[in-house]
Amino acid sequence: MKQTKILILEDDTPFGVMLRGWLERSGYSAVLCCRVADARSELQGSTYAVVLSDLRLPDGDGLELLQWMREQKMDTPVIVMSSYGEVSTAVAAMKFGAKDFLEKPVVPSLLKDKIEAIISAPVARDKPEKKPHTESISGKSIAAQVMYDHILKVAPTRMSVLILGESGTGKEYAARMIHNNSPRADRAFVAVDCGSLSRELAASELFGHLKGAFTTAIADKKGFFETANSGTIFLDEVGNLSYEVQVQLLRALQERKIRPVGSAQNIEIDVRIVSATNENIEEAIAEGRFREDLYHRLCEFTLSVPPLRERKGDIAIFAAEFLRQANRELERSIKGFSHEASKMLEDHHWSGNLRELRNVVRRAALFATGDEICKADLPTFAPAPRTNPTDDNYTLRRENEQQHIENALYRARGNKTLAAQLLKIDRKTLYNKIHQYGIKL
Ligand SMILES: Nc1ncnc2c1ncn2[C@@H]1O[C@H](COP(=O)(O)OP(=O)(O)OP(=O)(O)O)[C@@H](O)[C@H]1O
Repeated sequence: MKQTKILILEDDTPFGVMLRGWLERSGYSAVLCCRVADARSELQGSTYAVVLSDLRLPDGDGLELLQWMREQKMDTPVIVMSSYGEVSTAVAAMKFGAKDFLEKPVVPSLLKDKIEAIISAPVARDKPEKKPHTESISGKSIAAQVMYDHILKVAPTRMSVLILGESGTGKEYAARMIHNNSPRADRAFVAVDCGSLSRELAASELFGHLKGAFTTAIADKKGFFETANSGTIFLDEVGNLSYEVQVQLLRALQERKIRPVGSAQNIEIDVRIVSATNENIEEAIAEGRFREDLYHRLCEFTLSVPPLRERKGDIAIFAAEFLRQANRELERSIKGFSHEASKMLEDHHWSGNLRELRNVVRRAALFATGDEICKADLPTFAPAPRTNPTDDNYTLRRENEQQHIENALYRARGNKTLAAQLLKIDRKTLYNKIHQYGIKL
């Protein structure tokens, strides 16, 4: 009989190990993760019947995991384990979709009852495997249209795509869109946060390992590449990979083979690579932090995701969608935004992009007392950062500016809209600067 698989997210290792041992002795199969990032990877790679999650973790909290699972359309039930005094947070967790909560110290018999109640509940447990989420909306601005056009052109090919854009602009959404519009749409989409891979374990996370390959390798483990085989792997924050892992990744891409740590056998892989970064990779190459040969493998096609302030026409569309989501999650029924509030949203600089907008709308939806969000429900926004001509770096930036513009135009193959996006300036400014420096097109 297939064992019920349980994922434990707990950073108190002795307690986590004890819990895992107890679950295994009770006939379940259990995997222990100590960080939210590891739990996300596990949930993307395997199907679990139940997640047992602590609330406070070193890299986030249980609520973030719940929110992420919801965004991914994962309906795996979660039992939150909370200490005395955290009960109010546990209640918040229930609002965020947790199935149940259990106070620590955990009483094994009670835990077993809760797990059994969840497993035997007549919910759709035999549904097909989780699908990549598709609850994505599209902007109507010109910058967004250019991006969608590029996505639809590159999606059906095998080309590797490097997505550039500031944090929170929706790079992961763009990556999923590429996957969903590709012939691999019904295969796995595996998102890897390269920034959270530890230097020691990155190779084993990406390529897998055999039992005994190193002290903590207590069982064989599939890596992300094998999990993504015949689908798409999304390497987020790829600029954060250590130099050693860059070498291994390059080899895997060149040979289309991976070798799990501790194995003498290569495994053939067929994986579409989509990667993303919000750092200036060209600068990283110039400083010797990123391999140029790997960069060229990763960016057969460059896709630029514009910052929200350069797609002002989309602010109202996304704000309305985030309000719809917040109403559903928080069980509210706020109808919209007052004229003044809409204007404030439109004028803000949005350095945190769509993520910041979503958080602002959600918070406002929680606090709003009327049936629409008004100015008082919104935070006091800081003024937009200004370029300071007295700043020492300013002159240097000006000197480099012409070269940056020429590089961007070259990378955008002469497409000025795209070049302007890469430079994070608007098109009109780009035209002025092309004229000012006498750049030949
Ligand atoms: N097309 C979309 N439809 C709906 N929501 C979106 C869309 N794009 C982005 N979002 C929202 O914006 C948030 C940030 O998106 P995403 O995680 O894709 O950004 P990112 O650029 O990958 O961020 P980071 O650089 O920090 O990894 C998401 O959690 C989601 O709420």
